[in-house]
Amino acid sequence: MTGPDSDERLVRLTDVARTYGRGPDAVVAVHGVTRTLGRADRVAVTGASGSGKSTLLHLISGLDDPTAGRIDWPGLGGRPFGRPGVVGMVFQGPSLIAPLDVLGNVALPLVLADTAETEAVDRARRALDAVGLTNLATRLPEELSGGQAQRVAVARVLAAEPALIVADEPTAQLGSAHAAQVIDLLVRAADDLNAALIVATHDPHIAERLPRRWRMADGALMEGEPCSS
Ligand SMILES: Nc1ncnc2c1ncn2[C@@H]1O[C@H](COP(=O)(O)OP(=O)(O)OP(=O)(O)O)[C@@H](O)[C@H]1O
Repeated sequence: MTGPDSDERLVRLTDVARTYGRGPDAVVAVHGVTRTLGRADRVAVTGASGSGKSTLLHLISGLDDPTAGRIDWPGLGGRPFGRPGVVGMVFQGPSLIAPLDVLGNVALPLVLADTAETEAVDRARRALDAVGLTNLATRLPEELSGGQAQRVAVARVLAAEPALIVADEPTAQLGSAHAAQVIDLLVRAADDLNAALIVATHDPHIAERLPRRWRMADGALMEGEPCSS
């Protein structure tokens, strides 16, 4: 295989905690997390509402800082957030830019990263093709279904070719068939890019589509099966 070593450690968390607020009102959202995420990992993070899944993903992507412990990104050349060619993020809700058509949305991170326009458009078209949405390239976001919009968000990640894909409840607003399709596209994107993938989800059926599962419970992280709550 060419390209980076699939065993490469991308993210290393050492006794990480994140507490919101201070004093009696402090909320310990995440604590005692020591874990690495490698390029070959495709991980579902499950757990009840409020168990710390989003906080953990924000820490891993460098969007937030731990209040204790340490996070390193040995395979990513430092903090990834804000570097679309390093981390690609997919969120639960609408994340597309309303006045831009689908192709413009997929190309945007590349254009912002100073990729030549012809190359950005070329990569955006290939990414749309990979998620089966070539025919929607000139549509506006408001003209898309929820499932189509999430597939465009996956195409946007694909076009930027990150080493780490972080998806926070990407299927929460979708029916089961569209949810499965979006997760399968994320896994395929990770495989095609040789990127690590971490997905927070409430849904055990979605978690089962990923080979590895981490479970959050009251801010602690354990390896394990998805809980059904
Ligand atoms: N900005 C914040 N300020 C204060 N508390 C917060 C903040 N963000 C999250 N929390 C609290 O931290 C804990 C973990 O929240 P987090 O959003 O990480 O959980 P989650 O598992 O992703 O939940 P959900 O599945 O409902 O999205 C919760 O108790 C939450 O109320």
